[in-house]
Amino acid sequence: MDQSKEQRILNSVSYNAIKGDAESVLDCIDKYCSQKEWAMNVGDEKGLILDKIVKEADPTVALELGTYCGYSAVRIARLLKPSAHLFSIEFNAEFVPIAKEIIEIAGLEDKVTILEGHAQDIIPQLKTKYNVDTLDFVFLDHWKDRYAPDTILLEQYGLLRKGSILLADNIGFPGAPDFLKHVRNNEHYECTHYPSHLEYMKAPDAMEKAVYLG
Ligand SMILES: O=C(NCCCCCn1ccc2cnccc21)c1cc(-c2ccc(F)cc2)cc(O)c1O
Ligand SMILES: [Mg+2]
Repeated sequence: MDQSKEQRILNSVSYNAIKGDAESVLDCIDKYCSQKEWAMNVGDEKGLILDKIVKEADPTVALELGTYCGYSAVRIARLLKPSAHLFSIEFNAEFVPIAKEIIEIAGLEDKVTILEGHAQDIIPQLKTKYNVDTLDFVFLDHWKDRYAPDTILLEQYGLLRKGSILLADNIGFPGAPDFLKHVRNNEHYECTHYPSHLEYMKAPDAMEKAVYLG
């Protein structure tokens, strides 16, 4: 059976990255995906925006919607303080073992828990099954038409508190118009727009930060 692109990315990380060195894992994926095969990691340019917002949030409990190969999970988890934890939701069963392996090569397996399924099914379980109180930081990078409804789920299940920071990828392309409609001109959110470019491409993209005001 032919290997998948994601398996080839893992092979490259496994062969080229330095075990336990998160930066080298990120550099290896960025190199592979810019030189060999494009893949939908947040990438190095938007990754710097992600870094900035994670540092600002300094989250104790973080959530990511859309693990994929684990690139942004490594990006986020490498910045977490010792007591902090990242929950990452991935629906595609094929990607879960690949992401787990890449996160382990980065030496971050103790900081990240991958939850397999749809965000809309897992969000309602975060408090009861995963002992989450509230979320300090949420990175949205899954189905673009689910950003808005899943944000509403986070609100309804009391998972956001005054100051919770949401950061959404792909606001420019593929776009998430319903999410922007929900958070902008909404008295419960303070939004900031970050123009950037699509990962590994010249095409424009953007990220949106939305701080929940309670
Ligand atoms: O589609 C994207 N991501 C989502 C992938 C599927 C997520 C499935 N999934 C995971 C967790 C989860 C939980 N609940 C429900 C569903 C869930 C994406 C696409 C592009 C892109 C594609 C083509 C192109 F020409 C240009 C750009 C770029 C990006 O950066 C992206 O992020
Ligand atoms: Mg994305």
